[in-house]
Amino acid sequence: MKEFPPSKIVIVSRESRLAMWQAEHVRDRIQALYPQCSISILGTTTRGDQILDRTLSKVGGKGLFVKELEVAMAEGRADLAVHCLKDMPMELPEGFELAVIMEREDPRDAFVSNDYASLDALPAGAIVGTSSLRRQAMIAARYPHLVVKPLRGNLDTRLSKLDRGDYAAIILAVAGLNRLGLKQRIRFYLEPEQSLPSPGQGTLAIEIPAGREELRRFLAPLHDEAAAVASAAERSVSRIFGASCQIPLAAYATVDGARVRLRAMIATPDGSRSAAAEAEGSADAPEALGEQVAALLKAKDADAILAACKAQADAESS
Ligand SMILES: NCc1[nH]cc(CCC(=O)O)c1CC(=O)O
Repeated sequence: MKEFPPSKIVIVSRESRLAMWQAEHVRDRIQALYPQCSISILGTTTRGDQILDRTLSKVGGKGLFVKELEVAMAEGRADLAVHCLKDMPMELPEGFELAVIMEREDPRDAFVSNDYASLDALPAGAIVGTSSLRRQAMIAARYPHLVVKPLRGNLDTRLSKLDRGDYAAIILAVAGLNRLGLKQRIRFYLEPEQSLPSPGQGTLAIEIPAGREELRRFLAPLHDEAAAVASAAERSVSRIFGASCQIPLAAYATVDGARVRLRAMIATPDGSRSAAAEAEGSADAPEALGEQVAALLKAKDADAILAACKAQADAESS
């Protein structure tokens, strides 16, 4: 058994401004709980950051950003890593676990533009930037007169591409903009009814090496049960559809005491086909609720939508 509470904690982080903000946020939260603890942040550049010009899903998917952080933890150079839950694969590699799901921030998508007030205000042919298939499908379905173009890079890069005129507007997560003090860039908030969020959107999670019970206990005050229940329900839907970057999938749960309402949507990237479903259940069994909503989606022909997704993806990569 290691000492409790630990006298020293190392947080490993990617060096992007958002990742650093998140690491510093967790550092400050831990420091407030344990004033005696010495907490440092170890910066690292991941392979995911180095290959931004290629489609992420083609070079290893969501896990890519995480790997080097896990290596640092496995080698004992760090105790924990902070992640956007949205970017985390459904199954963690053996030897790691998500010990903490933090309180959810704003889960909505944001419309950002210098010239237009909302998606509704964009003229035909206007270029909207997003690399999220979910957002792409939503725009294609609701605004067929707009043109969606890929948008990659960290938040500051994406905003500078907007500012230099490559796009009429871009769609980003509200949470990321808020964290970086960029709230004033938001022209319009897309409500869940307009743009159903991604599983885990707006939620931070803390990953630790599995089996470090003393560390888990140490971090427990940062855990938020309502956020954990919501994300368990949302991620259960993704797990069932084998979520990868290739499938536009939305799942958004709200928790009201002991009740959970889960809404989910699956679509083809071109927005031509989609299925939506929702159900309510007990906060004691969020995964079962996710399975129930996934079954409702399947009853609405989600498997055919999945097959159409795969066909569209194959056509694009060939
Ligand atoms: N895919 C990138 C990503 N992962 C998490 C966030 C935002 C913060 C969050 O949802 O926790 C973003 C940026 C975005 O989607 O605009």
